[in-house]
Amino acid sequence: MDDSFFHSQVRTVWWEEDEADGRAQIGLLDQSLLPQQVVIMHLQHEQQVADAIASLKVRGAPVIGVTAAFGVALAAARLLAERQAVQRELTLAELSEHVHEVSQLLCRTRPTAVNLFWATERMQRCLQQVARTSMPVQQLVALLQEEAQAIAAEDVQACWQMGMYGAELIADGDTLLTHCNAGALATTGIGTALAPIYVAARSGKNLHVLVDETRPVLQGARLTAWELQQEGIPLTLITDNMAGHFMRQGNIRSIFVGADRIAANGDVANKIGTYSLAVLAHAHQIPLYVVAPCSTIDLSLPSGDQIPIEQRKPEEVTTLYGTSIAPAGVAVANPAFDVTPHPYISAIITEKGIVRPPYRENLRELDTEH
Ligand SMILES: CSC[C@@H](O)[C@@H](O)C(=O)COP(=O)(O)O
Repeated sequence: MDDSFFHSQVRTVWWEEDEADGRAQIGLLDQSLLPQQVVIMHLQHEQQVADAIASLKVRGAPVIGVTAAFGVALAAARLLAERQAVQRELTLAELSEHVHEVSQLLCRTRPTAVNLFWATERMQRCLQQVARTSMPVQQLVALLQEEAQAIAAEDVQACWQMGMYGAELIADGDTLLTHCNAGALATTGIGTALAPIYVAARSGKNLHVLVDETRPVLQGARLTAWELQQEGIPLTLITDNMAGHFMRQGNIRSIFVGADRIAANGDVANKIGTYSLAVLAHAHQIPLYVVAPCSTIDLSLPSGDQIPIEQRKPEEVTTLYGTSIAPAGVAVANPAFDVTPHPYISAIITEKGIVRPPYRENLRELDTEH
């Protein structure tokens, strides 16, 4: 990323070494504490990485994938260091088994964002490919780290490209609406749904963004509002149930959202509430754009009906910042995502271009293999 693009220094996750002993670790911005506190965590064990993903300390499909890739590389480096400390050899078979087990551990954290599965599979594939060359295990561990760094770098690049393509759909003076957080905090770059907004704003277009607060975990209020404010993009925070009111008033030009998984027919799983927005947008003839990298496309699933929807704990609904807001013992549903059927989606903006219906054919034409 061009360092001068962002006014703030939003960094979500990165590879680093412990200052004291040079041990490999992952630096991570704890998003669960934003915007009140900006706290950086340093993770040295794969279990900490899995916990950080499960507890939304790092969240958003692309950066979940990058974090998982770093987690696999970290686990490999940790195992090698442990063996070296006791002067015991690490065999290729042991390394492969460990990488496989850690991938499974990470994949159990959140079922909907396909980037998690995509990234861990890519890490395992990388190991299998180089293992055939009978390279020393130490070098294989270093290559895993390089692969994770490559995944992060590709994410940065993809965000730029989505931003450039998407900005073409934004005109000077537009008011746009977004849901959840699909910005820099959800990626290692400038975001997905927010990337076109950043690129359009930097090119001199005057914009206004309506930000859904996004109950129950408030990614809109806590993260998107913070991120846009840091970047000086004019915004108005609204509660989720206000969106229809503003659409009816004719205030919204278009809607930009991210995605956690896109099925082969173009159905999109994204943060709960996206489907309601899409139906409302359709009724008001407002275009709804989904912005996502190819790593979010899952051509193995024919439709959104097969996308696993994460069910999260009831406390996210019954409490706000630890304070109970509902009667004790009340029954609660908490699906973290919903599926928007493809007829409600005006276009899917990827790093390879803007995809329009018919999605089944046009998504297949994108080369989604990496
Ligand atoms: C570029 S992020 C795309 C999606 O991951 C985003 O819209 C979203 O739904 C995030 O959900 P979250 O539960 O915060 O991980």
